[in-house]
Amino acid sequence: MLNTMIDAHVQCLENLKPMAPVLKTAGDMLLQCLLDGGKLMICGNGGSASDAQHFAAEIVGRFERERRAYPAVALSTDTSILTAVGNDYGYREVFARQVAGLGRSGDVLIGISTSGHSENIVRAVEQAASSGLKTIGLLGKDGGTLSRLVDQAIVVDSATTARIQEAHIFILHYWAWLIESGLPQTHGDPV
Ligand SMILES: O=C(CO)[C@@H](O)[C@H](O)[C@H](O)[C@H](O)COP(=O)(O)O
Ligand SMILES: [Zn+2]
Repeated sequence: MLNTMIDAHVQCLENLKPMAPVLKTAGDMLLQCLLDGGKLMICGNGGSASDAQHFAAEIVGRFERERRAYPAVALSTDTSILTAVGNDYGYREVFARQVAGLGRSGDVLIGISTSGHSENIVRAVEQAASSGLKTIGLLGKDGGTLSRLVDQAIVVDSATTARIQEAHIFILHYWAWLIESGLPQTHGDPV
C-alpha cells in the first residue's frame, strides 16, 4: 500500500507542472495584495483548517527569510467565534461571518476544499465577493461548486482527499516562497 500511496503522491505533484502558469498567477495575486497593504484570509475544514493555519503562520511569522511581518488570518482558530456563529447562525456561516466582519476590499480569501463543495467555504466565497475581496479556491476532485465561484480555481487532479491535501500543502509552500521572494527582505540568515 505504501508504494501505491507514494506513486499516487508523486503523480499528483507531476500533474502540477503544467499548472505552473496558473499557480504563479494566483501566487502573484497574493503577493500584490500584501504589497498593496491588504491581508490574506484563509479557510478550510479538518486537514484543510490545519493547512490554512500553517500558511497564515508562514506569512505572519516567516517562511525561509528574515522580513517584516505581513497580515494573514486563518478563520478556523477562534473557538468563541466558531461556536457562537455556528450556534446562532449555523455551521455554514462560520467563515462567511468572519469575512463580513474582518474582510476589506483589496484583501484576498483562499478557500481550501478537497471536494469543492463544503457549504461554509461556499458561503465565505460568496461573502468575499460581495465585500470586494478577490478569491482563490484550492480544490480537488472535479472542483465542485467552488470552482465556478472563485476568481482563480486551482483544482488538484485526484479523487483521493489525502493526496489532494498533500498537493495543497505543496502549493501553499510554493506560494509562501513566491510571496517571500517578492517582499522586501531584512538582514538575517536564510532558515
Ligand atoms: O484531513 C482529512 C482527511 O484527510 C479530513 O479532516 C477532512 O479535511 C475533512 O473531512 C473535511 O471536512 C473535508 O472537507 P472538504 O475538503 O471536502 O472541504
Ligand atoms: Zn488529512
